[in-house]
Order: sequence, then C-alpha cells, then structure tokens
Amino acid sequence: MNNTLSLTNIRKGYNHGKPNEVQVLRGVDLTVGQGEVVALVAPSGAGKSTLLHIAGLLDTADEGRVEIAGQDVTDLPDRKRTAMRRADVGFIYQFHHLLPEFSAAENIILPQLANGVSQTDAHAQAIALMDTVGVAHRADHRPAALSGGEQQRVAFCRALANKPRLLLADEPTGNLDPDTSDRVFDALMTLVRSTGLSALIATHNLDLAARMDRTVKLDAGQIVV
Ligand SMILES: Nc1ncnc2c1ncn2[C@@H]1O[C@H](COP(=O)(O)OP(=O)(O)OP(=O)(O)O)[C@@H](O)[C@H]1O
Repeated sequence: MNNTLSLTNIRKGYNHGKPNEVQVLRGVDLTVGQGEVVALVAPSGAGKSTLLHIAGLLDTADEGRVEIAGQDVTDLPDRKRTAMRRADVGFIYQFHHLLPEFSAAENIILPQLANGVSQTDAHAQAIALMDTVGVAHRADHRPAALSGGEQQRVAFCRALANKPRLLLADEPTGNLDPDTSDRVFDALMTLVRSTGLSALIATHNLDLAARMDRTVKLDAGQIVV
C-alpha cells in the first residue's frame, strides 16, 4: 500500500546573501503511512516549519523527492501544486488564523464552497466536525467570542473540511496553556482517528508526541532516531 506522504533525501538551504549559507534540511527521509499519525519533534530552528511547508507543497526543496498518495509531486507546475494542496492537504498552525468577520461555522463552510461543495452539504459537514470536537454550540459565534481552545478546535475542523488525505500541523496546541493544550490535543486526535486521516504533527511536547503512533526527530537537518 502507498504511503500518504513520502519524502526522500530532501535538502533545503537559505542564502542570506551567499550561496546556500544556511543548510536547513540536509537529506531528510520521512514517510507517513495511511492512517498513521507521526509526531515530528525538533529543537527550535531545526527546520520543522520548512519541512512541513515542503511536505504541504507551500515551498519547494532544492533537492529530493516529495510523493503524496503515491504520486510524485516534486516537479508539478504551480497550478497543479495549488490544486493538489487544496484537495489533499490540511494545515493547522499554532495560531488559528480564522477569518474574524465570519462565524465559526462559516470559517469551515467557506473552503468547502471554494472546492465546489453545496451550501447545504458544507453546513452539515461543518456541524458534524464541530460536534466531534465539542464546539457545535458555538457555530454561530465569531472567533473573537470563542476561547483560545475553542478557536483552535474550529481551526482543526476547517483544516479537515475538504477531507484531505494528509494533515500537517505545526505546534497545533503550542499557544494554549498546558491543561487546555491537553484537552484540545485529545479533540484533535479524536477528529483525526474518526476520519482515518494520515498526519504529521510537529510538537515540542513529548507527552503529546507519545500519544501518536510514532515519533521522528529532526536534528541538524536530518531525521535521527
Ligand atoms: N525564508 C527564509 N530565509 C532565510 N532563512 C530562513 C527562511 N526560513 C527559515 N529560515 C531559517 O531556517 C532555519 C529553520 O527555520 P524553521 O522555521 O523551519 O525552523 P523551526 O524548526 O520551525 O523553528 P521554530 O520551532 O522556532 O518555529 C532557521 O535558522 C531560520 O532562520
């Protein structure tokens, strides 16, 4: 069976004026199997955001191969990369980035409408997802009226709204106090498990990492055991 994500020998540098002065990723090999939830643990500045952006087709590597669901997407033209990102990848960041002028439900409905889903179906999907993470009763409230934990739960629902194959999360509960982080992480895992999604979740928190299927460590630009 194909892996949902396969990264092979990924290299990425930033110039800072000189050719490749900063080598952030130095030959990363990483896979995420179907339905597998992998923790990505890395010291600050190790390149985990860079790696997630390359895996999610938001950035390109200097070298190496990126495959999503068995398809080599390394050299796809921009238009196809964008289409694949929209259809197949869900992103969650440390900060929710919800649209402030729309309600919680609308924030989850809008990306579905952009993907051609009907208003009725998009609304039903939004409520079902919010129900799974315990925020359905906040559907009509704007983000500013929600707690930090509720805002992040809504952001999880938005990331999953278009039924991606792969979820990429960059410190998804890193902005919350420890108790809230724990509960919100539980909600995320419930959502991920209920959809059978494959996920790569970056965290500094080793307790959270231990609740995933497997942990990979990124250090000095490579995956270390
Ligand atoms: N666009 C860029 N131009 C130049 N250098 C960059 C760029 N983006 C990232 N870097 C550098 O690459 C390194 C890795 O950055 P990245 O954001 O991937 O790390 P990170 O592991 O996610 O860090 P943190 O945990 O602190 O968010 C850092 O040294 C950063 O300064």
